[in-house]
Amino acid sequence: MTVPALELKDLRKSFGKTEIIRGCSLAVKAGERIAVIGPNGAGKSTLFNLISGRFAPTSGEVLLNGQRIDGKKPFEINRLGLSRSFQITNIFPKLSVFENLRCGVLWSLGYRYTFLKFLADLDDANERAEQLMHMIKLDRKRDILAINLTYAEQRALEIGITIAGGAQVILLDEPTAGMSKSETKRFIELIKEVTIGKTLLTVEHDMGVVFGLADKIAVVVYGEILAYDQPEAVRANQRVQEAYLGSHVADAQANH
Ligand SMILES: Nc1ncnc2c1ncn2[C@@H]1O[C@H](COP(=O)(O)OP(=O)(O)OP(=O)(O)O)[C@@H](O)[C@H]1O
Repeated sequence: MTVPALELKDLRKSFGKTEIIRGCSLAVKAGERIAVIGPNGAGKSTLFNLISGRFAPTSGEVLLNGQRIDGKKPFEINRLGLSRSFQITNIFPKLSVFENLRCGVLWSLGYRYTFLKFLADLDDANERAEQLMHMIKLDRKRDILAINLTYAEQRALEIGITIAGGAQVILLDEPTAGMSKSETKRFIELIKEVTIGKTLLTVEHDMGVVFGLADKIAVVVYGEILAYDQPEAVRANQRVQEAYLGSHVADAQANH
């Protein structure tokens, strides 16, 4: 049996006396695209914070390619091959597109590198930054300061920075939040392109995005995973419909 790219085992997190994540188990195969959905306050962001190392779980395990990562620091987890972008844009506004990407590449090379090795790697980093710029379709904006990009371009840049280090597992928190419908559509295609062959988890509210992007959907309700299955099966799941999805699906269908 192949080892899952990412696995949660009976994961729990309490804040004070309140248990917010209440025993989540999930196995994501390498290359799968997963959308994590659920009502406000269900625990989706907390789950991402547990996976990416921002919070340590109260109990349970997180495994990346079979290796325990729970309790490790975010940068350690990043260097093991898991990269996360945030709801809030995480770019350097006063640096150009190219410089932002190069920073992402250099940062991912990390402190293990001596200064001399760092200098030797600059050419590689430049080349990688050029590649990334092409992938996120911002070649023509190479020397524009990030602050002067459109919102959608900034989000694309952020995805470029997120994948800069070559992580194989990518977490995106509401990547299309705040975008217009047409921007969203283009952006989903971009996300699909730049994550080919990678394992992707997204937190998402927009059902159009969810059904356009995900191989599988994990439905989080009140800190538990109510369902984890292919989109059509989740759509048809009675418990999910009752607890959450019904009105969203109706909305999404009405909009198509
Ligand atoms: N650091 C914290 N301390 C205390 N409570 C927290 C903390 N972080 C999150 N919570 C609580 O945990 C619950 C789940 O929050 P979380 O942000 O994970 O939900 P969510 O599903 O991501 O919601 P949304 O869709 O609104 O972003 C909420 O009740 C929130 O108030």
